[in-house]
Amino acid sequence: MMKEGVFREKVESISLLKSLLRLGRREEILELLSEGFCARCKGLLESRFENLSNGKFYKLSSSNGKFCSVDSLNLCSPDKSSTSSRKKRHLHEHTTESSAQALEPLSSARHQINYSDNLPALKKRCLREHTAESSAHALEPLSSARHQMNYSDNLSALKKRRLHEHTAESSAQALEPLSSARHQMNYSDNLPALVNCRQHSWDESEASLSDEFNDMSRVRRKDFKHLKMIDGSLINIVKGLELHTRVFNELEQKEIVEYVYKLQRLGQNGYLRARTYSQPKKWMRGKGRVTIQFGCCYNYGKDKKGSRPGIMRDKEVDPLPPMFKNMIKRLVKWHVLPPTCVPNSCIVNIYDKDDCIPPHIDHHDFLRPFCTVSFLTECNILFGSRLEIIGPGEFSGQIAIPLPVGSVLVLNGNGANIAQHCVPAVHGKRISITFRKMDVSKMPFNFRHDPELQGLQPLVCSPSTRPHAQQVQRPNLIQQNKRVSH
Ligand SMILES: O=C(O)CCC(=O)C(=O)O
Ligand SMILES: [Fe+2]
Repeated sequence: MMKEGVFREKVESISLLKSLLRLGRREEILELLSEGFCARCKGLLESRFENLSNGKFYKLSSSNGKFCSVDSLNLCSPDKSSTSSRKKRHLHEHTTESSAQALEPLSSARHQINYSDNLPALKKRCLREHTAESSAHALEPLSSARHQMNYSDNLSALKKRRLHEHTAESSAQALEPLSSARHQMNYSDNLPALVNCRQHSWDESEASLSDEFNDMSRVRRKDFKHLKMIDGSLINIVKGLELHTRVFNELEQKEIVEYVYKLQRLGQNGYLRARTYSQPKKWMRGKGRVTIQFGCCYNYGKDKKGSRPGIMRDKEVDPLPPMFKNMIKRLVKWHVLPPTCVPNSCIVNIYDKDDCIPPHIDHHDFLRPFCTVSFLTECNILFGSRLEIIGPGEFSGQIAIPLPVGSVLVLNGNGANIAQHCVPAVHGKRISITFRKMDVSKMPFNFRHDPELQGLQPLVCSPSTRPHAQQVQRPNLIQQNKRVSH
C-alpha cells in the first residue's frame, strides 16, 4: 500500500510531467529522455508517456516493465540500441548529473562537451537550449548562493567565521578565500565582458603584454602649477600632484564599485573587523561619510579617549582584499606609483550626495606619494595653502581639480605636504579609494607584509611589447590653475 505522502509526491510529479507534455514538445522530450536507451527501454518509456497522456497514472509504476539498470554496463548494448556505449555512458552520467545540475554549473559545460559531437540536429538544438538555459539558471542561483555565502545579510555560516575571530595572519587568509570566491564570481560568472577584453590586466597568466602596453599607453597624465609666495619665495604649492586619467576602464570601475558595495554590506552586517567599517550618523549636511579601512586603523581626530590623529598601532583592521591588491599592482605596473612606495593600506570613502571631506593634509604616518582613485561621479578636489570652511560641506580654495571617474590623483611633494586638500559636498554618490604606504615605524604592531605586494615592478617596454605608434605619447600637461571659490 502506498503511503499518503509518497502518493501525493507521485501525483505532483505526474502533474508536472503532464504540464511539460502540454507544452507540445512531447516528441522532443521523449527523444531527449530516451537518448541512449535500448529499443526495449525506449518502447517502455513511450508507453509510459502514452499512459501519462491518457491519465492512466496507475500504469506508470514499474509494474508495466522495468528499465535496464543504469549500473550494468551490458544494458542497452549497441546491438539492442542505435547508440554507442560511449553515448550510454554519457547518458548515465547525464542522468546522475542532472539532479545535481542546479548546483554545478560545470556540469552544463560537461554536457556540451559530451553531447555536442554526435547527436542528431534536433537533440543538439534541444541540448543547446537546455544547456544555455540551464547554465544561465545554474549560474544564477549559484552566483547568488556564492554571493549569499559571502555577503548576504543573514549569513549564519559566515557569521561563524567572523573575520575578527582570526589572528592577523589567519585573518588575511580568512578574507582571502571569501574574496577569491568573490573574484570568481566577478570575473567569470557575472562579467563575461571582462573575460573578453581586459582580462590581462587582472590575470597575469592570461596577459598579453602587448595589449597591456596599449592600454597603459592610453593613460594621460597632468601635472599642476600654482605659484604662491611663501616666506619670500615663489613656490608651486601643488608641485608633485599628478592626475592620471583612464587608468581603470568602465567595466573595471563597475566591478570595483560593486566590490565596494559588497564590502559595505559585509561591514554593515558585522563581518568585518570592528574598526574596518565605519558609518557615522548623518547628523548634518556634510557629515556621515562611510569609510572602510584596510591595512591599518587611522584615527582622524582627537577621540574621546584623547587619542591623537594617526595610525592606531594597537588596533587591527582587515587586510587589503584581493581586488584592491590588483589595483595596486596596476598602479605600480603602469607607472602611476613608484615601486619604492607600494601601498600597504587603503581607505575607501563612500560619499552620499552632499557628503564631503574637510580640508586636511594626509598624516605623515603615511609616506609620499599616495593616491586616490575616483568612481561613480566626477567631483572637484580643492587644493590651497589655506582652505576655508564656508558652511556645511562648503569650502573655498585656490585650485580646483576635477577628478574624472577611473582616474588616479597622485599626491606627492608640495601637493601632499604644503597644500591642504578637501572635497566639498558632492553632487551625487561618489566612491574614492585612497592607497597609502605606512611609515614602517608607525605600522600596526601585528601588521604582516603581504608577499603579493613585494617586489612589484613597472612594465618596461621592449620591441615585442611596444604599443601602436599613435598611442605611445603620454602628454605631460602642466596646468595653470586659476583661483576658485566654492
Ligand atoms: O575622496 C577623495 O578623492 C579624497 C580623499 C582624501 O583626501 C583622503 O582619503 O585623505
Ligand atoms: Fe586626503
